[in-house]
Amino acid sequence: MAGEQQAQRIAVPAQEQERHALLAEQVEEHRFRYYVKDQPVVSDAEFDRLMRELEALEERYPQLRTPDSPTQKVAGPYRTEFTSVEHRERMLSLDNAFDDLELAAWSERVAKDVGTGGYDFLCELKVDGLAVNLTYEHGRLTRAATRGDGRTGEDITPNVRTIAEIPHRLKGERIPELVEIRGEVFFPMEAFEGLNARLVEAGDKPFANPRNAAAGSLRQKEPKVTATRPLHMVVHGIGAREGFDIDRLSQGYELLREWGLPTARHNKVVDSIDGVREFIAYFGEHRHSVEHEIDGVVVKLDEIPLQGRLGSTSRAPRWAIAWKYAPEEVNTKLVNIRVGVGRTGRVTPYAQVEPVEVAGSEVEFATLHNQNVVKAKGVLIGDTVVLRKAGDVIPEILGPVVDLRDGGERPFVMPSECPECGTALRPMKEADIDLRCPNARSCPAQLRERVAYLAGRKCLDIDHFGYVAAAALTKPLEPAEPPLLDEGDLFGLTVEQLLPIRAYVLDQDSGLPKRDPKTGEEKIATVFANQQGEPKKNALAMLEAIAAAKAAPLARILTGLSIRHVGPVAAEELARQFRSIGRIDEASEEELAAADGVGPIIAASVKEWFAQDWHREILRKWRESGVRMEDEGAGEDEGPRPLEGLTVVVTGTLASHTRDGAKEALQSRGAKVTGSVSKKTSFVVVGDNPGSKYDKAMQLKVPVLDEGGFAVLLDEGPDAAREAAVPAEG
Ligand SMILES: NC(=O)c1ccc[n+]([C@@H]2O[C@H](COP(=O)([O-])OP(=O)(O)OC[C@H]3O[C@@H](n4cnc5c(N)ncnc54)[C@H](O)[C@@H]3O)[C@@H](O)[C@H]2O)c1
Ligand SMILES: [Zn+2]
Repeated sequence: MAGEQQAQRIAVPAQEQERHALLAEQVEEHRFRYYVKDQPVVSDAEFDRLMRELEALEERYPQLRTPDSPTQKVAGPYRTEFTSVEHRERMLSLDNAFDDLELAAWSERVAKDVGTGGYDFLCELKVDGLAVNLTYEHGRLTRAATRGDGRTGEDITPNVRTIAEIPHRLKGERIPELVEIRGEVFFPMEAFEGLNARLVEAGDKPFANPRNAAAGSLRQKEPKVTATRPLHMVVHGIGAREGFDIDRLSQGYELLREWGLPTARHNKVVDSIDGVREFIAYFGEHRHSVEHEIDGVVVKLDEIPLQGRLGSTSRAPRWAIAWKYAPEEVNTKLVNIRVGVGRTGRVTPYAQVEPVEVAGSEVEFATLHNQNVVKAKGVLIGDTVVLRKAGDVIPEILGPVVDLRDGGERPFVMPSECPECGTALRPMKEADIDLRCPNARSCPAQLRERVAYLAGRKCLDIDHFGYVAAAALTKPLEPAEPPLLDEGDLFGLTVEQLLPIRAYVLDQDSGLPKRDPKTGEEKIATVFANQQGEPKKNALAMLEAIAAAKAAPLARILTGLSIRHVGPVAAEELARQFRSIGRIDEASEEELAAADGVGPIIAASVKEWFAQDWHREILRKWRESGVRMEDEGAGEDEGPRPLEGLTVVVTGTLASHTRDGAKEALQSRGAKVTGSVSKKTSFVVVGDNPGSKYDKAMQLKVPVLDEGGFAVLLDEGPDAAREAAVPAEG
């Protein structure tokens, strides 16, 4: 208080006063665009920054904190085309905490007013939608309204009635005379792209993100339109009520659930602020496993009498606080839509945006999947767009901010020729949406991607051989002729070939040259030699690693061939069952298709691959360089396969074998080893701490072998093992 009085005496410098007025005006303008037009032009994070700056100014100069400052109001009031209705009890906003200090400060303020301990916190997820107030009188939904300025909202009753989850009539016992239910209406992320696609198709404006789609869909003049939108609601509060009493909000929610209202599933009552921290941390980690999008956590005092004692400011209750997670959405400019060519020739558009920081990293590119997706999103080159980066997922463009268009934007046109080799693009099959560059062998983009993949983790895992090396070896600036015209010469690379190479330093995400942050120039490097023209250490290590990769297991070699549909899993099956490249080549399509985990699509694709001369040439060169291309036991006559036809599951820890060792021992005798127990399982081998697979085996009456039984199976075969099985069959 003393501080405040002192602050009061500081006159507000003219500049600060102007800044305050400007911020207040901007905040009002953004609120109008957000709450009335459902078309905000800045991100929530940007809006929150403006609010914070306003609050900070008012903290310094309390005389600026007048009742009509935006910091003192929920929003509005706005005149809209909806009838306005008064809420029986005010609908407030929430104060925010952006870090642990602010959370602690809130809990200390609470403690100061109502004491420490002896009360509980109710933790709820913060859904990002729009708030509604549902009035039920004698169990009937008589009115639904938006929040508005907190006292007066818009009457949207017919629209809300179209939301399937919201009961028109409460069911169950002890239905009160009156209750106001507060909740959030939201639009599911999965349905968002489809909605924008339909809007664009019909010539209407697309929405920038799902929250605006929720608000825009609900605030339709025609409730019929609202009815076509997949809106949902989750309850997060109780307003005025008559005819029932509750001591705790959590208890109130129980009642609401019994009455048929869509209450939240993840609420949790905890008895300390540390419990709150745990809840916040947990959902920070599991943000994307919740059935709807969340942007934070709302912490409330659970005890209703204590809520009353703490009361509210003109804008927000003192008994609650909203913890905001780091924003996943930012606004940025869509600078260009480029196309990239993948390993299998697939040509995909991707967005290049003005670099922005989101979810802890700088983003410059976002996926757009294919030309239909670009159209469906309704984005134009030059648009301000909402970019979303959810956790580790590749960034995506949600939608355009249509209100910021100035007419200079242009639609994306899918090129008809490969951007890297000029070959005419076409779909490989009639029904394909994707276009491909058919120049598989020497399209520099495809070759670079294939070589990088071949050297990468899923295949040969060659140290010091990354994307930059792949680019340098396949399309250097110098010499004119690249050392690799295809992957055939990989194992024959020499240090003499590496030394003269100068190449662009490419960025893996975009396939574009990286730029020097200072000069902005494209980076070019002598990739493998130092200034004296001697080989760099890394280059020598890379050559050594290439030589070592000659002994790679067959499955990795197979994966590295980039045969369509043959990823690491299919390659593993092929390797296990055929054991050498030669045998795979010799096998008929039917034989391949009949193999476990292979099937007709992969079989056809393998045959197609082997039918290309340049592919066979790769194999010939590799063989000549000493690449093994077969697994142990391939050349020998097959030994007896006493366990042929059996399917075995291994679970728990065995003393005699590692998990892989046990698998190998079974497979070399002809058994199939799988990961889950079913009626078809012949045996379950059980070590220590077996877990649920053991229970499943018992339940399905599958014979279970312990360590001793396992030895019997390996040495004496299935009949003897069945005798030794734990629950004898039947
Ligand atoms: N981008 C823009 O131009 C713009 C403009 C205005 C507001 N906004 C955004 O809107 C928000 C501010 O508006 P606000 O006043 O609604 O504040 P708020 O979103 O920070 O918090 C209050 C609201 O949270 C909602 N909520 C969700 N889950 C809840 C729960 N479990 N319990 C209680 N309430 C819950 C309620 O609707 C409540 O009204 C901010 O995120 C702000 O960035 C953005
Ligand atoms: Zn090409």
